[in-house]
Amino acid sequence: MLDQLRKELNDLDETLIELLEKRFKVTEQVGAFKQRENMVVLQPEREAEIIERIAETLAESEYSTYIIEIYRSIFEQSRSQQSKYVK
Ligand SMILES: C=C(O[C@@H]1C=C(C(=O)O)C=C[C@H]1O)C(=O)O
Repeated sequence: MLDQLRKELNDLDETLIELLEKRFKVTEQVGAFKQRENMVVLQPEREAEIIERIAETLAESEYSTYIIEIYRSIFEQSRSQQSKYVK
């Protein structure tokens, strides 16, 4: 039982990792764009817009608080990644 559930989690983690890698590839390009255009990394309105969309999508979900927290952490990491390009 536990083995089966953990196998399921391992498979899901593989999918999540693939998607996160794709997302970081895109945020890296956003960082390069910001450098060219002299833009700052942090865009609070954009982050608020994403959180709002997620909250709407997950309105009925008991997991929305967890997922929103995960997104806040993703934003933090993608800002840190973009700081390599933009000062
Ligand atoms: C990716 C961007 O840079 C930052 C990171 C964001 C993200 O990870 O989605 C959103 C807004 C910015 O604070 C962006 O400006 O779109």
